Amino acid sequence: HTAGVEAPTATVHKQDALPRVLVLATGGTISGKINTRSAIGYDAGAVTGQQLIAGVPGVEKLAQLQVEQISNIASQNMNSQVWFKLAERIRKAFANNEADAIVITHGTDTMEETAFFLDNVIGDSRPVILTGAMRPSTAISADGPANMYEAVKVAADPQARGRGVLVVLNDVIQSARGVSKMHTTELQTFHSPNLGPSGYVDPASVRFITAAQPRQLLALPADHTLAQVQIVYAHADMDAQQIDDAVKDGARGIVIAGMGDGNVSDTALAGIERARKAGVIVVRSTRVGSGMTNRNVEVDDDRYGLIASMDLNPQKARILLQLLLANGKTKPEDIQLAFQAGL
Ligand SMILES: NC(=O)CC[C@H](N)C(=O)O
Repeated sequence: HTAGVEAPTATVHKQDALPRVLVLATGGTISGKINTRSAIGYDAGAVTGQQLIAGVPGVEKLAQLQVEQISNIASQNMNSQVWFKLAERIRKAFANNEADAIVITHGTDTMEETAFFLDNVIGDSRPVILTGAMRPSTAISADGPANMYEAVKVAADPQARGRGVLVVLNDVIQSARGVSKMHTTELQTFHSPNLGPSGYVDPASVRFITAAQPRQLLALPADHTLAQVQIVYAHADMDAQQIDDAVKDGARGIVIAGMGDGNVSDTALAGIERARKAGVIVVRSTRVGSGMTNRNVEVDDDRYGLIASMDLNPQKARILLQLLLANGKTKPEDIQLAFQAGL
């Protein structure tokens, strides 16, 4: 030891210098258990968030973790009540400076919907990352631990700030607006067909390849309810039955999962015209899975007062319309502008 020279690394790796990551567990395959690779008949949501963290060696070197169980459900049962619970918990954690970032574990089926909902209502620049798994925790080559590790790594990285809600799985970072589950079983199920990936996690780095996208911040409805918005899936031989039924049911909005560039049959278009006359907001999206749904191409949106979903798939268009209605937006022109605000 040389007098007067301090070891330069002495304070660098102090435990309390690590970012504080709050893990909110909701369930899904990442919490699932079964003994076979096929994962047939497994129970999504059998493992708690706390057990999940225990199975990720080295994660404690990335961040100081605190785990809370918000729900323990397969994400086909995800619903707006859990969304409100998540949103309120995240807002409180940031407002009280309890955490520097949030990681949410979630089933993959509706991960894009939860991510997109939160992206529209959380205005903080601190990272919010969703992750999950395609194989249950007890399967051979379970992907959950690696995904959890990478999610925490991105959450703890200052580059992730100001980018809204992100989804991290299988080495890829994707935006809440762009990401969609596109394969029933593959590990690389998540893609962003219209916006592309935001970045990658590799053993050496967290690497963003895009600039942060613009975002709009919408208010959470105080009564924690969202308007009824139904999705109608278009197909050859399409009639107007489901559209008329949605109007009769009291839907305030209908999202069409249209053919091609958001098209419907002439019969269904007549149903859409009736829906508009009844004051129902109609958004045209597409069942195709990729590509923009553009205004006034084969359907005269101006004439009928329709909204084109642009890059948003039907399930995300539904959430955005629900949030816009909750924020008092009812004019098609205003709703159209809000659909384009995140592009
Ligand atoms: N891979 C998964 O997470 C699918 C399991 C379940 N359907 C869910 O979404 O929670």
